[in-house]
Amino acid sequence: MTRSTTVRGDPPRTRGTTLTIDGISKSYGTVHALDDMSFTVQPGEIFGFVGSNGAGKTTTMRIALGVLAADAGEVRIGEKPVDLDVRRTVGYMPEERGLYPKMKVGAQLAYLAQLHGLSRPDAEAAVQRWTERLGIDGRVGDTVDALSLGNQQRVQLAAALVHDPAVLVLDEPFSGLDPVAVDVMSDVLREKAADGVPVIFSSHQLELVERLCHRVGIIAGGRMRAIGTVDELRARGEAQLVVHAPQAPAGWASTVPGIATAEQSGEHTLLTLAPGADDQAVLSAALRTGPVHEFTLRRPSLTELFREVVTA
Ligand SMILES: Nc1ncnc2c1ncn2[C@@H]1O[C@H](COP(=O)(O)OP(=O)(O)OP(=O)(O)O)[C@@H](O)[C@H]1O
Repeated sequence: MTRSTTVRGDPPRTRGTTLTIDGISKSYGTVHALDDMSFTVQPGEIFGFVGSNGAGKTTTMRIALGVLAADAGEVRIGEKPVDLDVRRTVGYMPEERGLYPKMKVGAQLAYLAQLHGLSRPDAEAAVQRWTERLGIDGRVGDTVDALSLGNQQRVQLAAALVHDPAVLVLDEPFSGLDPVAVDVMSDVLREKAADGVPVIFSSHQLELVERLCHRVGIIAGGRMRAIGTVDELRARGEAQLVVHAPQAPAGWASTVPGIATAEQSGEHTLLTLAPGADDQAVLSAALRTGPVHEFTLRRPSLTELFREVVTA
């Protein structure tokens, strides 16, 4: 798979388990962090979880892993509610990270793999495989605190992967990574998804989310505000048209039906269409002014949608 490959569209149809978040609510004292949060992550699906600071992403992920109890609702992996046994099948990367700084990388990863039930030889083989895959095999004899933050993050991802988890829950796995490490992390998530693992990760890097995820959930104030594939979300946003009609007089678009706003700048006009507007009628109107060199339908980016959703 090439690095620029996008995996948007339908997730691969492989056998695997489903992560279900079903009506979760959570308050910390008087702070209502989550309010009836529900969504599923299908086998083989990469689900991007986005929202402003304090929106409730980390709280959702902690509850999904079972390290934090919900006030209401349930999390299931497959058909089973998350208990201690089910928790062992999840690979989790916590936002605050969770490595022992003074322990050597290799020993620490082997220890974590054994905690998840692997035999010592299997744990050591998994450590070798994942440290090589993540480009940190030369650092297994170093203590974690001797590594750069980005390399510590690679170790943290290895820790989430060494026990061959059935579900991956990653809290801001890309923050602070250099572009090469972003590519390595992206490729690993794609590979795990291709194996049928449901993958959920939170991020503020929306271009990355747009490129990598099959589906995206935008949360604000502890509620899911929009969910769908990136194309579905973009189709819900306001459509804009860029028209390059060099002979069009000022105000040419003001009498065309279905146009909500028109901004003319030199020979170009940026039009916002009202819902259900007929873009072909706009094209005919533009052609009546003379030649049309560009007529482009533009959907909002995920970043623009995000701003729209969280400020609504
Ligand atoms: N232990 C806690 N005690 C009290 N309030 C908390 C605690 N943890 C989180 N909160 C509050 O719950 C809300 C949701 O926080 P959460 O950490 O889940 O958001 P987030 O979307 O992960 O944010 P960020 O993008 O900044 O990591 C916030 O208002 C936060 O201040």
